[in-house]
Amino acid sequence: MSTPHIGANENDFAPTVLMPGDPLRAQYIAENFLDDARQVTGVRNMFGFTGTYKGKPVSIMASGMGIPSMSIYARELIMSYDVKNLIRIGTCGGISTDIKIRDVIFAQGASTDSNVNRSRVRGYDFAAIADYGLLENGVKAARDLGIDAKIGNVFTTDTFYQADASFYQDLDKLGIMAVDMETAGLYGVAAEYGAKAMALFTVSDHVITGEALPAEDRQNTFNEMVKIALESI
Ligand SMILES: O=P(O)(O)O[C@H]1O[C@H](CO)[C@@H](O)[C@H]1O
Ligand SMILES: O=c1cc[nH]c(=O)[nH]1
Repeated sequence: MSTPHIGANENDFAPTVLMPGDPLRAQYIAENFLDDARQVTGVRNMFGFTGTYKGKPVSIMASGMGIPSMSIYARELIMSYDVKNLIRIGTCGGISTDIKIRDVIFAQGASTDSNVNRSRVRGYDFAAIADYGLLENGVKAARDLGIDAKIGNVFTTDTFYQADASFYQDLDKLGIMAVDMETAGLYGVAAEYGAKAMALFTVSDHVITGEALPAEDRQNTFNEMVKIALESI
């Protein structure tokens, strides 16, 4: 059995899949956090792995960048591999002045400049929100690990390089904490196909101040978020 974009066999995926954007991060997590990890797909080098964490089965599957890529993988995981819980573990750009590099953010909701969710509700707005149970478990795991995570609205954009950076000031005024490129699409797909989804991020840069995480700090900071996600399962 396979789909156009996933070459795994039936039952190769665990009910919970963690989804970083980057396939090499998926491999890194499988190699460094899971027991008995095995690669289950590698179509287009979009790697997926399944193993266990503290005895519980879990999969890691990359999403690629942007809503279209995430939506393809999320839909195929839900509809063809019976995945129930999709947890995005990504990087994001901080917007709010309260948000600092290295912070961990939970996307309670995701606004977007994409039309995908409106197209799901005949042109009206759709509130793209995290599954409350996954969010609660994630926040609890962060607190248990002593990590002061922020929780709120993020903005999922189709445009990494905004032509007019003052747009971020408008988002800041609306209390939007950070920008990414997949979450609103993931929440829409999960709602459409009856799965649960939640996203958390490490702040890798700040789109207003221009501050960025030094390359040597990236892996350690990313590890905190992975630990939160795995402990929350
Ligand atoms: O680190 P990932 O999960 O890829 O997330 C962020 O990084 C990419 C842009 O550099 C986009 O995919 C954005 O959402
Ligand atoms: O989507 C993203 C992720 C990190 N930083 C950004 O500016 N945008």
